[in-house]
Amino acid sequence: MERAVVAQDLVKTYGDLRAVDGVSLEVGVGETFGILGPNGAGKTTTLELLEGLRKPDAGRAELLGHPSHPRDTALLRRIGVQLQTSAFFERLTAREQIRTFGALYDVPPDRAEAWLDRVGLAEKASSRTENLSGGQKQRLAIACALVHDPELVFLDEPTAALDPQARHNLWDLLRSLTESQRTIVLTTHHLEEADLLCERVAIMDGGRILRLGTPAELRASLDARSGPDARPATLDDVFLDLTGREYRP
Ligand SMILES: Nc1ncnc2c1ncn2[C@@H]1O[C@H](COP(=O)(O)OP(=O)(O)OP(=O)(O)O)[C@@H](O)[C@H]1O
Repeated sequence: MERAVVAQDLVKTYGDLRAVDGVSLEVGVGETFGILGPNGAGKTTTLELLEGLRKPDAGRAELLGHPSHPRDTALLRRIGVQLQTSAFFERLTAREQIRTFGALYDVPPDRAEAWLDRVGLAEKASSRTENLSGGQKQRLAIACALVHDPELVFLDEPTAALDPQARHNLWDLLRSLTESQRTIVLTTHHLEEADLLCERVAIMDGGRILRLGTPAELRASLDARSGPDARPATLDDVFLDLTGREYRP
C-alpha cells in the first residue's frame, strides 16, 4: 500500500489530560479513512496533529512522505484542511471567499468559483458569509479545503450541520474525489456515513485507538462473539460495545 499518512505513537497532553495517547495509523493513497469516537475521545486533536496544525509532545506524523510538523509550504499545496467556519475572511461574500482561498494556491477565479456550484451554493455567491446558515457555511468551508484539488484532504465532522440532501450530495462529491485517487481522512459521529464512505475506520476513546479495520471486519468480530441467533451487528453496535453507553462530558 502506497501511504499518504503515517503516524507513529502520537501523544498530546493538556495539563494532566492525555488527549491523544499513543496513536499510530497509516492511510493508503486513494483511501477514505474515518476516525470515530465519543465526545472528547481525541479525534480532532489527532486530526490536528496529523495535519501539522499542532505539535505533538511525542511521536511523529508524515504526510505524502514529508514530516507534517513543522509545516512545509510545498506540502501545504498538496493537502486540504477543512477549517472552522469562524476562520473565514471577514465581511466577504461566498464568491469572494472561495476566490480568495483559490488565489492562495494560484487557482484561477472562475475555477475557484465553480466549487460553489459543486457544494450547492451557486445561488448564495453574493451573500456575505456571516449571513449564510450553519450548513451553508460548512459547505463553503469544505469547498475552500478542496479548491486547489489537493491530493490529501482532512475533514473534521464534514456533515455535522448538513441536512440529508446536502449530506448525500457531499458523500457523492467525496466518492468522486477518491475515484481520482484523492485520499480523505475524516472524523464523524455518523456511523452510517463511516460505513458508507470509509474503507477503514479507527474507533478512539480516551486518546487511544481501540479498534482499527474495515467496517465489515469490525462488525464481523462482534457477530462472532454474539452467537448465531443475534441480529447482524451494525457499526453502531460495535461502537457502543467498545465505548459504552455513558454520556461523556
Ligand atoms: N486546547 C485545549 N486545551 C485543553 N484541553 C483540550 C484542548 N483541546 C482539546 N482538549 C481536550 O482534549 C480532549 C480531546 O478533545 P478533542 O477535541 O480532540 O475530542 P473529540 O474526539 O474531537 O471530541 P468531539 O466529538 O466532542 O468533537 C477533550 O477532553 C478536550 O476537552
